[in-house]
Amino acid sequence: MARDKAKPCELDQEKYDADDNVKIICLGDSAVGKSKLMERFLMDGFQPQQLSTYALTLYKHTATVDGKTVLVDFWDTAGQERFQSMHASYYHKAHACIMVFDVQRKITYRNLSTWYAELREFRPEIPCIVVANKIDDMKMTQKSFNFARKFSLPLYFVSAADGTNVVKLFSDAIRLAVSYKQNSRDFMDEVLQELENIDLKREEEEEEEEEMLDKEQPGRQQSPSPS
Ligand SMILES: Nc1nc2c(ncn2[C@@H]2O[C@H](COP(=O)(O)OP(=O)(O)OP(=O)(O)O)[C@@H](O)[C@H]2O)c(=O)[nH]1
Ligand SMILES: [Mg+2]
Repeated sequence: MARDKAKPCELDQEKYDADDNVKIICLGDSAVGKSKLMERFLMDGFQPQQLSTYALTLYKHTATVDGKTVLVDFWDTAGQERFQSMHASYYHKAHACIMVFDVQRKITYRNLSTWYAELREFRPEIPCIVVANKIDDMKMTQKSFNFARKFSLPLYFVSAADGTNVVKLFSDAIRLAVSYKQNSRDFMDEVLQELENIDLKREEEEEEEEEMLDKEQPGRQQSPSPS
C-alpha cells in the first residue's frame, strides 16, 4: 500500500489556507535602511554593505494574526529621486505603510513631510508607522520627533543593525494592515471595489450574450471587424 500521498505544493497550500492577504509598503529617503530592516525581519540578518534598491523589490511573507494565516507582500521601494515617478503603482491597494528616516541624517527626517504628503494623496486612510532607524549609532534615542506627534502617528525607535524593535515594528504593521483591510471605509477602496464588480458583471454579461448567440446561430462565424 502506498503510504505517501502526493503533497500539495507548500506555497499553494499556504495560499489556500490563508485567511487574508495584505500589502505593506516601505517609504523613505535613500540609505535610511528600508531594505536592511526588511532583511533583518525576514532573514534575521544584517549585511552592512550598501546596495541601493533598484526601483522595487517585493518580499512575500506568511504571518499569523490571531490564529489566522496572513500572506504579506512587502514592497521595498527605492528612495532615490530618479524612481519617484513610479509611485502611483507602489501605493495601489496598500494596506499599511512603514515610513523610515535615519536618526543620524536630519534631512531624511525633514523629507518625511514630502513622503507623507505623497502617501496621503494616494492612500488617505491607511495606517502609517514612522520609524527612526539606526539608533545603535545614536546616544539620544529618546529625542522627541514632532513629526509623528503632529500627525498622530506611532513612532518606533529601531535598529536594523542590532535588531532593536524590528520584530515589534513589523508585527504591529501586519496587524494594522489586516485590521485596516477588514474595517476599511476608505473611499478609494470602495471605488476600486465598485469598478472591479462592474468589470466582473460586464464580463459575465458578455459571456452570456456569447452563449445565447452561439445557441441561436450554430456554426456562426465571427464577422470581420470594420477597418
Ligand atoms: N548603523 C546602522 N547602519 C544601518 C542601519 N540600517 C541600515 N544601515 C546602513 O545604511 C545603509 C543603507 O541601508 P539600506 O537598507 O540599503 O537603505 P535603503 O533605505 O534601502 O536605501 P535605498 O534602497 O537606496 O532607498 C547601509 O550601508 C546599511 O548598512 C542601522 O540600523 N544601523
Ligand atoms: Mg533599499
